[in-house]
Order: sequence, then structure tokens, then C-alpha cells
Amino acid sequence: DIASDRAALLALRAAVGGRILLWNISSPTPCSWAGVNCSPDNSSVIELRLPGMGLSGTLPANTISNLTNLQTLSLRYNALSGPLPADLFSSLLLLRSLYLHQNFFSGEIPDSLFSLKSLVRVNLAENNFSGPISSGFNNLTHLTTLYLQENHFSGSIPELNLPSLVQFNVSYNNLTGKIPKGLSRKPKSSFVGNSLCGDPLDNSCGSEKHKKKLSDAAIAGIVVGSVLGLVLILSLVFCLRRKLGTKGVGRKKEGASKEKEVEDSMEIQGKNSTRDKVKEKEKEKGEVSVINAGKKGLVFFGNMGWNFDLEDLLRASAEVLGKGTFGTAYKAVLETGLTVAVKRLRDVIMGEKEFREKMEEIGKINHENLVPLRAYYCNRNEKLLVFEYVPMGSLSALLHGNKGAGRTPLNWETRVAIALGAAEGVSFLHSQGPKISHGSIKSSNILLTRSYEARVSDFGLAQLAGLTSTPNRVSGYRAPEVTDPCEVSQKADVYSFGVLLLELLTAKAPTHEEGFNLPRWVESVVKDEWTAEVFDLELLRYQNIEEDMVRLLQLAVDCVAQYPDKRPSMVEVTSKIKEIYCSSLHDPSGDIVNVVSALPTP
Ligand SMILES: Nc1ncnc2c1ncn2[C@@H]1O[C@H](COP(=O)(O)OP(=O)(O)OP(=O)(O)O)[C@@H](O)[C@H]1O
Repeated sequence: DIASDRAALLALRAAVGGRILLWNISSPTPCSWAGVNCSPDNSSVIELRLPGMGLSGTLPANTISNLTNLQTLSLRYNALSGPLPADLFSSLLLLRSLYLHQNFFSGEIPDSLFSLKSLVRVNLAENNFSGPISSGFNNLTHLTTLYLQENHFSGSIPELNLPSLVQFNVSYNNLTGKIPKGLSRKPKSSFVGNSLCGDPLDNSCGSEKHKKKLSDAAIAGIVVGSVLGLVLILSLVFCLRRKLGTKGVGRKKEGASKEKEVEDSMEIQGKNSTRDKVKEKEKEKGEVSVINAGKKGLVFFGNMGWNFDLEDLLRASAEVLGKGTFGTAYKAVLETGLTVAVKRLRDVIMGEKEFREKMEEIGKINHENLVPLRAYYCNRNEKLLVFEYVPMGSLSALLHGNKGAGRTPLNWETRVAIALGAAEGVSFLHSQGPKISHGSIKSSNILLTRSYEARVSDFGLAQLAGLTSTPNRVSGYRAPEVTDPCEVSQKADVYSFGVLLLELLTAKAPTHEEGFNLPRWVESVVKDEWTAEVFDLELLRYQNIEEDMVRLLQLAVDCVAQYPDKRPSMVEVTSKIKEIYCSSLHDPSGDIVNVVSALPTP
């Protein structure tokens, strides 16, 4: 009954401390305590969700194990340690979801877990659990999620015959042997970081006997053969390099066209002259020239008073910002001090005329939440785009970059403001005509100004690249109906925008591992558990924002609907985000609860 549940919770509180010390223990019922949910008639505790509450120490016996009506237990992201009490699960027969990940728990999984027939989700990842993975998991026939990664489990993986199992991960343990057949269709990333063999991993198990049959002589033969092969390849490369060098210089002397010069000088860049050696040095320092030759012919848009030619651009000191789908992006600082972002495109399938028309189209588009294309250069061999430089980097870098000390966490208001800015930018694009879409919405294309306003970049470029250059990096954002990346509808943009919102809320990169699908992952978590299981832990520090977070998450889920017709339009998305933004301004969520220092570093 509720009195015994209350006593169990008080014993837990006395043992593990943290933020649950703030519970109002003068209250006769525990049902109003943070993280505690009771049955409708308040007769028992059915959910205990204490994620990131700064809990530490070991779990004592007779605390949680006495909450006999518990359906959800989440203690994730705390500093709990030591083995789990042997009888922890014996009486929790109604338990459906168990989240103990990101703690320091050690020892073996107690056998009492394998009698919990109602279990649907089990996450024990990122702890120090050891011992074998028990075949007892086969008793848990409703299991859809089993996460055991980043522990010290050893031995081989048992054959698991769990028809509902969708999410499975045992990566980064000490497991050995062959991956059982029934799991061979899970992604590679579920198994990496062990000494496992067989499908889906690349290393087949082979037979030991066969290996032993290789005689010493055979091994010596293989070694000699490999060395000879290497020598042959090296001499070939050497000959080729010499040939290429002479060709480039020769053509220059003949006074070949400037276009060719651009091409050749790029080919031989850094190979011949002292100037090139200096370049090489600069490269080591992280500075490179965008390209190593000149031809006037930059086409400018708008009236920005920008006045420079290609040669000025080539003389600018430049630094690589990153390699993207369409080429390499550079930051270039001109001698006048003007800083621009230059994109050098590769694999453009469009002809020159068509390309120029496309640039004119993009250059006309102007909105405060879009990164403006200011100029372009185009000849048969070289295509450069010059954009305004946006100083604070991309949202992707901000969300997934340096997580160490000194990093300013992205607070809730900033995230909603970024979402709103990005939505306004994409909405504006869509308002230019029903056929106009962005085509490549993702967090690395949302750039931030000094005041963290969002600016969407790379719009309209998706159509330039051929099918061959379709990168995997976009696939995490791509709507299921998109087969040709050059033809992305506005509704497909909405899907990508939904994934972007999910990324902003969960801080999980949609592309962070093979086979991971962010929308599916969020959908797999039942709605009641969103707050506890889905949101970025950095957001859980802020109070009074739960309702707004859930509203934004619901909007994101609407955007990633399977069928395009079910998705809202960008105008609708924008107006919903605006409402959430206004509400978060009226209800400032400044209070950061100071438990952060007590938390383990993620
Ligand atoms: N206008 C800009 N101002 C400042 N930084 C930029 C600008 N454009 C791009 N960048 C930076 O350069 C990096 C590389 O950009 P790029 O667009 O080439 O690749 P991407 O966005 O990572 O991938 P994709 O080409 O597939 O969109 C980006 O992550 C971004 O941080």
C-alpha cells in the first residue's frame, strides 16, 4: 500500500541523497514528490523516474524492491554504484521499463530480473556491469529494447529468441565468439568494440584448424609477396607524380588558356616551387589558399558595396571550415579585412548556362534567417560560391561539439529561438513558389550569428549534386519517400525539419551511428516517458519548461509523419514554434537546480 511505498522511498532517499532530498517529506503521501507517480486512486507508486537527480552510493535492499506495483523505474544518468541487490526485482512483477543507464553499477545482473515477464524495455548501458549475458533474457518475451553497451560483460552472446526485439546493442564490452544467427541482421554498430565475429561484422569466424594449416613457408611467401607488391606500387606512384609535374609546367609555358591554368595549378599545387613549399607550410598551420590561380569574373548579387575580384579572393588568407556534400568550405579573410565563406563545388552535374541561371535564382533570395549568396564564379572546371560569413559556427557543432568544461550549454530559450529562426528561414524559401525547397535541412546547415540567431545555409544546392555524391550524412534527415536527392519536395523539407527539431530536443545526432533512426527512436518511447527518457539532460536542469518541451516534441513528431500529406506546412510549423517561443518568454525558466556538479560527466 501507499504507506509501505512511502517508507521504501524514504529509505531510498536516506541512502542515495541528491535532488530527492528536496522531497516534501512532511506530506503523508509520496504521490506529489518529484519523479514519483501514483496509480489513479493514489494507492500505490507505479512510476519512479529520477533521471539526472544527482543520486549516489549503492542501492540498498528493501527500498525499490518493495515498490510492488512499479511499472517504470528510471534512475538513468546518476552516480549510483555497486552491485544491484539480489532481490531487487523479485517483487516488481509489473515492471515494464527499466532504465539504469549512465551510472556506475557493477557486478552481475541479478537473476531476479529474468522473472519479470512484463518487461518491454531494458537499458543498462554505460555502467560497469560484468559477467555473462544470461540466456535468461529469453524469458522476457515482450522485450523490444535491450541496451547493454559500454559495460564489461564477457563470454559469448547467447542465442536470443525474442520476436519483438527491435533495439539491441552490446557494443563496447568484453564479449567473444560468434554472433548468434538470430542477431545477425542487427546493425554492425550494435556489436563493435568486442572480440566478436560473424555477421553482421566484417570478420568471419573462420575455422581455427584451417588457419593452423598455413605452413611457415606459406607465411614467408605471403610476406615476401606483399613487400614486392608494395615496392611495385610505390615506384608506379613515383613515375606518375614525375609525369604529372612536367605536364603542368609545360602547359603553362605554352600559354594555355587561363581556364586550363586554374585546373593545372590545382593539380600540381604544392609540388614544385618554393612558393608551393611555403604553401605546404601554411597548410600545416591550417592555412591554405582557396585555389592557386586567377581569372576575373566574379558575379555579385545585391548592393553590398563589395568590391573585389577573384584574384583578391585567391590572395586572401583562407582556412578550411569543413568538407560537405557539395565540396569544401573555406573562411577567407580578404586584404581589406572583409571575411567571407567560400564554397568550392565539386561534382556539379549541371551545365554552365543552367548553373548560372540557378545561381541567379538563389542570389535573389534574401531573408534575415537565410545565409545570403553574395557572389559566384563559374567556368567549365571551377565553381565557387561566396557567402556571407556567419561567425558562430553551425548548430551541429554547438550541439555535438566539445562537451567538456567551459562549454556553454544551450539553454531552452536559445533552442526555441534557433528553431523559430530556422523555421522562418525555411518558410520564406517555401513562400517563393510551390516547387522551391531547401533540399538539405540539417544541423550543419543551420549557422548562428553572434547573438545566436539562426541562419539557414545551402538552400537550393541539393539539385546541383548528382546521385553519386549522395552522402550518408543526409540520410538521417531524409524523408522516407525521397528517392532522388535532387528532388526534395516542401513536405520532405518539413520531415527534415522535424528531425532537426528532435535533434535540438534530444541532442542526439540523427546520423551518429549506422542504423540509428532518430524519429523511430523517439516514437519507440511511449509518450508518458518522453520527459524522463527523450529530452537532452542539459534541458532537465531547467524548471517549468516541461510543457513547452513536450509541445515542441509533439510538433517534431507531427513533422516526421510517414506520409507527406499528414505533415504540417512550414507556415504552420513556424506559427506553432512562435507560440511556444512566446510562452517560454512569459514563463522564464532561469532557475538552474544546482546538482550539475554532482553528476557524472557524460
Ligand atoms: N557561410 C558560412 N559561414 C560560416 N561558416 C560556414 C558557412 N558555410 C559553411 N560553414 C561551415 O563550414 C562547414 C562545412 O560546410 P558545408 O556546407 O560545406 O558542409 P556541411 O554543411 O557539413 O555538409 P553539406 O555540404 O552536406 O551541407 C559547416 O559545418 C559550417 O560550420
